[in-house]
Amino acid sequence: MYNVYGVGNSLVDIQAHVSDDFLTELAYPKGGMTLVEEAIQQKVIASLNPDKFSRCAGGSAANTMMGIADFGGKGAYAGKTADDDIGQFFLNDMRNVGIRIEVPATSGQSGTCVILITPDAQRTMLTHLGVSSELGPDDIEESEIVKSQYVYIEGYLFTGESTKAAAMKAIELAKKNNVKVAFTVSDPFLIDLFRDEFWELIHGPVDLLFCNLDEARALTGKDDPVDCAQEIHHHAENVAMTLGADGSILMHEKKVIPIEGVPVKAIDTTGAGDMYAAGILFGITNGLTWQQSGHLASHAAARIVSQLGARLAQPFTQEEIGQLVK
Ligand SMILES: Nc1ncnc2c1ncn2[C@@H]1O[C@H](COP(=O)(O)OP(=O)(O)OP(=O)(O)O)[C@@H](O)[C@H]1O
Ligand SMILES: O=C(O)C[C@@H](O)[C@H](O)C(=O)CO
Repeated sequence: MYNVYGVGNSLVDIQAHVSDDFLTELAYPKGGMTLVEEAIQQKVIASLNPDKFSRCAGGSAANTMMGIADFGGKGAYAGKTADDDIGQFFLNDMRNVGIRIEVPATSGQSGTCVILITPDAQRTMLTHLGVSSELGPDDIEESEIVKSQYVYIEGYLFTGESTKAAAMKAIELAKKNNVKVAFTVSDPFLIDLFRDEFWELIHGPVDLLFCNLDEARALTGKDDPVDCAQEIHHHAENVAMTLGADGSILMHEKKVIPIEGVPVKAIDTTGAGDMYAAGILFGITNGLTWQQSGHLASHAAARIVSQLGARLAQPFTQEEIGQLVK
């Protein structure tokens, strides 16, 4: 019934274009995600013109689920929101495209992510998790997982004990019910913190690993992209390793499947990896080959990069999808 059951931090993105100088002054790692208090977000927002901001539902796994729905797929999602306007905005966005999300809202503040986009289209994220960090194992529904072909877990969930326990519960229930597990490493900083746990997952329950080149290098200690992908593929049945504008590499049945990047004018890279994962997951759960899925993923990710925000302003039509996977 579902292509994918996703688990992630439910966040709403607050985005603004900023200069390199502005970012340098703030001194957060460019291109990365830093967990911050809400007061820090407010300080950053206050130092920018409010007209510059736009709001868009976000969260890594949530973006991927949304992408799957945009392609015409079906999904359910577990992530925690508060009973506030931001939480309602997030839930409406997901439910409007048919994603099932029934985790009870709680009191407190929904999570937000201030995304600063520099002229090179790179995004730097300052995340206040709010109540998204309260997602726990009890929020994971076996009755929905059994209806899914894949469970998709974002690595960001490992930053909190409760969300990590939720991720592990979803993985355990997937394995118990013969549902495949896809995992995205999310950010290189997580590898420093959770290297052994991530390798245990890759070696064990993970059927499909998503990572970018920095993450693959941090995981393997190797440099060459194909060497990195091969090393991970020794442990994981399938690997999808992204290479920014240069495309990606898929590993399946000991084969290296190179996927070309799609040249576009990059506006904002927020959500590129998330949309790429949506293309792969939609493809392989709809009987497409890995090559076809990669092609679809590459086009979808390129479209996200050529616009502002992590959700497609102009989703693909079924005709366009048909053309892309011919
Ligand atoms: N400048 C670009 N032009 C075209 N496609 C791009 C560009 N940047 C990224 N992509 C597409 O998006 C995919 C994912 O990009 P990338 O390797 O940067 O992943 P990521 O670091 O996980 O992305 P992010 O965390 O910013 O969402 C690439 O494999 C490619 O298909
Ligand atoms: O990684 C990105 O580029 C974007 C998302 O994964 C991110 O989690 C987000 O949208 C924050 O809400």
